[in-house]
Amino acid sequence: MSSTTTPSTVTSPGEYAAAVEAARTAAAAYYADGTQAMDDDVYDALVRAIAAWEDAHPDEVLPDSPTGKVAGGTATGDVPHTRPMLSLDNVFNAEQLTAWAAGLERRLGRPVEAWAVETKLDGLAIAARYQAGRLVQLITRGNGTEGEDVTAQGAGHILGLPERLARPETLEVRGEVLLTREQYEAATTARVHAGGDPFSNPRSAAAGSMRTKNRPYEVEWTFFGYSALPLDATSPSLAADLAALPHSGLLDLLTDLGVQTSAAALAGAIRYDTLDGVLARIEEIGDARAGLGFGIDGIVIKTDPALDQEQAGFSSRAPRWAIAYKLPADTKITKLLAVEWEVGRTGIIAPRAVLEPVEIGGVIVTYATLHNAADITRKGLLIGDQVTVYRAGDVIPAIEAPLVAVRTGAETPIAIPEVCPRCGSDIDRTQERWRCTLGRACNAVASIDYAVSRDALDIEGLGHTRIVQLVDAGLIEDFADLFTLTREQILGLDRMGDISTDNLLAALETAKQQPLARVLTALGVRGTGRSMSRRIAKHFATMDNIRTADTEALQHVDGLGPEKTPVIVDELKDLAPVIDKLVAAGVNMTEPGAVPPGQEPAGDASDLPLAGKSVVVTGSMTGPLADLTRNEMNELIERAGGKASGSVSAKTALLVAGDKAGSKLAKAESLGVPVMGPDEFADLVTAFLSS
Ligand SMILES: NC(=O)c1ccc[n+]([C@@H]2O[C@H](COP(=O)([O-])OP(=O)(O)OC[C@H]3O[C@@H](n4cnc5c(N)ncnc54)[C@H](O)[C@@H]3O)[C@@H](O)[C@H]2O)c1
Ligand SMILES: [Zn+2]
Repeated sequence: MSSTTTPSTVTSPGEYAAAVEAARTAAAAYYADGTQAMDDDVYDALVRAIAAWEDAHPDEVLPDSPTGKVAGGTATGDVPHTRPMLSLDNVFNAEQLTAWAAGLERRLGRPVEAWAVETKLDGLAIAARYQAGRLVQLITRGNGTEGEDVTAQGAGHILGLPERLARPETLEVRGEVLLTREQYEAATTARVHAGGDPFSNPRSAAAGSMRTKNRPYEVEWTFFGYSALPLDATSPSLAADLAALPHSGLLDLLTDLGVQTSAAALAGAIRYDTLDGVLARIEEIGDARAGLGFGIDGIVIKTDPALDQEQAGFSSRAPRWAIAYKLPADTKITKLLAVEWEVGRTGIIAPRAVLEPVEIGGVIVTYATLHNAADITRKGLLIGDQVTVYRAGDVIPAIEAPLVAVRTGAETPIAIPEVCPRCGSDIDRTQERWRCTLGRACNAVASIDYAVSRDALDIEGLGHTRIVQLVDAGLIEDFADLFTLTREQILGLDRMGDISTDNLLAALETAKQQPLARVLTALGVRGTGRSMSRRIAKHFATMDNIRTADTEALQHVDGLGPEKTPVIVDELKDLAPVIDKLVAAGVNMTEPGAVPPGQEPAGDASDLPLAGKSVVVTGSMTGPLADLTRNEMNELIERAGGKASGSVSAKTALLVAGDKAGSKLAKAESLGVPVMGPDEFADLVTAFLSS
């Protein structure tokens, strides 16, 4: 069901009827049985095309048309709602939001005094009725007027929606029920274990499992409330509060009653006095999206005062006092073409999915991670499957699930290797992530490539082909062997003259002086990267201290917890022969300026120009900083006493903004974070420029 099979324009009555039929089928799958088979973007384009045709041909609108209906007119129910449960209208950018806000203020005849900003949670809307503090009924949105009773499936299994309130109140709480990524994994595993098909994504899993009676597997959901209404027996004082409280106050009231609200979905304020504040918060939510642990498909902006809401009222489909600011979809549907097995530089054997190229969040995705063989089995994937692919922020795209409902029968099983696909050795299957029993030696070239790269030992003139030559000639087995190469050995290589040999020997001499952090990076210890290597080196000051540190001692390093430290200790044992060779060759094993744990620092670190400051770099650097990689910029910041960070927050002390700085600059400005250009920053840290 790629976009090529669905028209985005409708030019004839026949195409119109076909589009209505296609949208109805998709919406029915989406809302009714949780087997989504069409991308949201594709569905939205289809509905826009239908609406455009209807605007031009108002007399030809089919009764089945999804336009203007809650749930596209496909969902039903038999429990009448106290008040309709509606949809939300959409905007897609700041201009549209500003225009919408202006329209609302015109309608009200006064400025909106405050806005409430929440995440648009991607689950299903639920009405939860409480009588005297007890949860008595759960109802889906259905067609907006009548919903379905799902009390038996849901009550007692939804985190954040208690069976008993903190006070014996009678009221209806409304909000979104969703599955966090963790809950989704658990639900899918449980369903597959019970003989069912995997759910295609968290949203459809939340809806599908809520509507399934007598499931052979358990599901746990999460609830975030965003509205509350009186019922017949509601006490007069609570009814008065519900009518008069601003939206933000209503959330506080729900929190007091023990209900989790949209305010708990993301740290930060709900209420904003100006539209600029709203826009900055939208940025912030967009940045935080990938780390939330559950899906959001936008941001909901509402007028905060109750009176505004009352006066603005509703259209037949949506409230006029709220709008959804849509974010680009982070999940798309495409085809799984093949699975490749790759051996990484540490010997890890990882499957990688080859996809029919698909655009997600402005990036064309052609590969996705499939963590390990167990992941493939758990998901029940087949080659040729239509699959949902999830990509958020900088996260590596991952396959979520196959769309079992649209299989054609032509799909084929994925071959799982019996031996290491690179060298034919046995596979160590004791861990979830399989490893070649040769370990690093299986792909020595890859680990040496990494060790000499710019952000590790930075050995100039030692490219990939040269490394392959050296390994093939049996001259080196790991990067430590580089430091004991003789002039004759190097000269003996194909296309290696006197000058390049001397240059390489000089580059190797220089590399011996690299700080410990870079030596540690070069070792490629599993569970650490460049910035973690810097932190470890800084904390322990010498390689000896690192090698004698136990898991306990390692946990004193910021960001190292009990899961990672045993791996690091094991890795350092594994790497002992390489480290010994490095030491013997005279490679530096200390971190300049660092003081071992338990010793008093010699100088005063608070004299450093960036002492204690969190600094973020964005855009491209110019002037004296033009040649520095982002990693080298971070090293510079740390040498000058600062803390390098990747994202702007209220805690950021300084943003270094170069050319083409984008959202980070906008955010820093909205938060009042000081901003500096590359030249000014270079002046500030000039004493630390050469490492
Ligand atoms: N892929 C498909 O086949 C398919 C089919 C039908 C619909 N859809 C998708 O569904 C969407 C439209 O459906 P809709 O009407 O269910 O939802 P909507 O996008 O119109 O939004 C309304 C819903 O948002 C939810 N919501 C989440 N957070 C909220 C908050 N903080 N405050 C208030 N409400 C909040 C509520 O459940 C509410 O019912 C479209 O984006 C469309 O792409 C997809
Ligand atoms: Zn191997």
